[in-house]
Amino acid sequence: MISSKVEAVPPTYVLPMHERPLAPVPIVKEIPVIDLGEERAVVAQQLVKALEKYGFFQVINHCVPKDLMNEAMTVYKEFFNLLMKEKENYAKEAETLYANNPKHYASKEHKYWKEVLEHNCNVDGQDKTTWPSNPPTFREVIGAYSSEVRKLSMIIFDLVREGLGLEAGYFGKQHAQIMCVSHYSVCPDPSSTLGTGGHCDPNLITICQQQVYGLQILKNDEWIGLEPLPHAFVVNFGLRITVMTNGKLKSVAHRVVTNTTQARTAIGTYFFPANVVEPAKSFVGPDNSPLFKPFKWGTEFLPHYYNKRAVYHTALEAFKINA
Ligand SMILES: O=C(O)CCC(=O)C(=O)O
Ligand SMILES: [Fe+2]
Repeated sequence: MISSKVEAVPPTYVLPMHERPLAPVPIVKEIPVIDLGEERAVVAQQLVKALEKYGFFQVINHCVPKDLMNEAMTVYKEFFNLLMKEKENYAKEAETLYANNPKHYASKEHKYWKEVLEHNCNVDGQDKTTWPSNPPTFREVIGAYSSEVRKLSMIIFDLVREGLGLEAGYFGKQHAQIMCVSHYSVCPDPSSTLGTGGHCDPNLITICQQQVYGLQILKNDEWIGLEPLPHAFVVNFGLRITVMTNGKLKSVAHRVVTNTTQARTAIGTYFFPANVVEPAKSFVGPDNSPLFKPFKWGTEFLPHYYNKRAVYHTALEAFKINA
């Protein structure tokens, strides 16, 4: 894939003009930073407001130890610094490991300026045997990190559930968990490339550790930049929230730009709904008929998503009632 010493962008990474991040984008301070140590009822309301207004927020004062965050970042960076030949071996072993996978491409002809390592977590304790064994601390560190982030997801689910007035346990506990780790090396021409193209996430929630600027989110049809705070997590909800709230909360589109000076690693943890999804009962009623029929996320939704992801909410169209 991309060598860190490359002097010009190879043609497959040069995006068509309409997809390039040409206009300068402001980095804004207004995207909410939520202190999970504050009073519970207040935090629950702050989270829901942040989701209504931006679809994104950062959390601080969360349960994941800072040292463990640092160790996880170091381990993943070391992984991406391995020789290409070794990384590519992992692509052969299992579909969900190191990926030079078309699902991460901009199109058949164009690629984004990134490498991705994807792997399952917390599946009956079996999954670790398929994880990379290099760097040698990978399994131990990422095992601990992925469990802590799972705990954080439960805390956020319960707060959002409360803020939305849903019954206890609404989100359940059975979510599939995938680490989706993106690595963006320095790029000689950020104006003609994207690290990740505009998309809404295909899951319920994404909890992402990142240290270097690059993430932009769509607000009122304009891109705005999010400056990550040290040891915070950037959190956003995927398209499942749109179904669950019967369209009240929208999953928000985002993209990643490259830069000329600093490589960037973003440790995304995705949580996917395990079962059938449909609008929650409290979001439908005589004045609010259900917009979506019940459907299976994994087998029915995801194949649509990977065909349509560049057009934001379009993947949900097929599951709309009267569509
Ligand atoms: O690199 C990032 O900050 C986010 C990447 C992303 O949007 C994703 O993996 O869904
Ligand atoms: Fe994303």
